[in-house]
Amino acid sequence: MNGLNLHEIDETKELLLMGSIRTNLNYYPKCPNPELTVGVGRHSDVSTLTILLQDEIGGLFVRGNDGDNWIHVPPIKGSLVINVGDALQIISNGKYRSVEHRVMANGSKNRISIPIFMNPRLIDMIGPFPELIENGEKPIYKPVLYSDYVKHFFRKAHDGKKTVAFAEL
Ligand SMILES: O=C(O)CCC(=O)C(=O)O
Ligand SMILES: [Fe+2]
Repeated sequence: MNGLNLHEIDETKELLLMGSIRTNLNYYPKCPNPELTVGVGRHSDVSTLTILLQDEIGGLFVRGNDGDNWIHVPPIKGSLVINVGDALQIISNGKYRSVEHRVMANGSKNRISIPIFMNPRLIDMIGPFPELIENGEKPIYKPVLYSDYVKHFFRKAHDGKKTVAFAEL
């Protein structure tokens, strides 16, 4: 994390990066008309990092950097998908950007995925790391209580990357 002016990850930072870990088990039943349904709507995760194991069916798409294109993330046997989440975007003051993604249902096969979300703890305040601000950088996010951030995310339907605006200055 040298790009963040960080030379060591002490216990406080470790707790912010991965003080709370949650695993989900996602099951997407096959759907005869996948174009008429939503597997998971477009969103970014509230985590710092998400480590995702997906089976061989496919259907996960990430949003390309240049706007409107959706890129399929093909399942590769024995590999994991690592996604940057909103909490890392906030604490890195925008240097790491959370990835917008969505899942499309499959017309003929059931799908399973297992994401492991690494998160700050609900009691943590998250904001740009002090080292970045000491370095003269202008903060673009304000400190927010992580539980408030998560509540804000779950209060509404998935809406792309809009949640992160909750922490903008
Ligand atoms: O099923 C997937 O590949 C991704 C699921 C997901 O985006 C999530 O659980 O946040
Ligand atoms: Fe996700």
